[in-house]
Amino acid sequence: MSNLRQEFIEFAVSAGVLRFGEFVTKAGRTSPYFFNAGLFSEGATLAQVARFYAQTLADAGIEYDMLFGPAYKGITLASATAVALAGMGRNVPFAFNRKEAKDHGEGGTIVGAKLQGKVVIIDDVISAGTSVRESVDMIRAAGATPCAVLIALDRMERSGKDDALSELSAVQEVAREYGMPVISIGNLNDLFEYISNGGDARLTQHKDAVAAYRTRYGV
Ligand SMILES: O=P(O)(O)OC[C@H]1O[C@H](OP(=O)(O)OP(=O)(O)O)[C@H](O)[C@@H]1O
Ligand SMILES: O=C(O)c1cc(=O)[nH]c(=O)[nH]1
Repeated sequence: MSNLRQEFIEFAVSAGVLRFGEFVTKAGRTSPYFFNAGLFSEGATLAQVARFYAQTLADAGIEYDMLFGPAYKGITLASATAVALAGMGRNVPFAFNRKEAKDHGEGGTIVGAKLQGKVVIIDDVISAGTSVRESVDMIRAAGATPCAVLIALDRMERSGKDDALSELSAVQEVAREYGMPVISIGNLNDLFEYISNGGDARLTQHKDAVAAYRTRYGV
């Protein structure tokens, strides 16, 4: 695990964003862990997670012109990442959508910079891929090109119902469908390594449950 990935998992745990126990995911699975990006709800933690996004994007070495954050959580994540990138000397425009179209003022559903050029979609997680697919449609409808997806945590789990699991995760399906990279700051392997290394004794008790979940659903 690279330092950045290790530091990210540690940070997400200490911020209370990555938790262990029993949680139900959007797909209805009972998961032994959950990543709730809505809990990056203070200036310092939002600034810190944005630095992780910005550094991961810089390290990926992809060419891009601007950022797009799908409502709602993607809005703060993309905005804060743009601030972090500016702090690293790269000033990029960003935009996001409204979930409901506005029929007065400037109208429409897109807020922020004009969607143009190569656009990186920034979100927290991908579950079924709906948010990314909607983002791709909005970006293309504006005449721009989605070029990558950047998420915080790749859960690395096969999509589909329990009795008909897909070979691929939703992340892999999105990457294949659109022929673009899906980059994550950290993933399930990083998380597992982190709780296994004994550095945080309170988390060791969750190791077996995470291992069993990974065996059942992991890609
Ligand atoms: O891959 P998907 O199946 O789309 O799931 C992932 C999306 O779901 C969550 O947002 P949600 O749609 O709950 O909206 P929110 O950001 O307004 O909470 C999450 O923040 C992603 O955007
Ligand atoms: O699959 C989900 O619903 C999901 C998992 C997770 O860890 N975090 C999240 O926001 N959604």
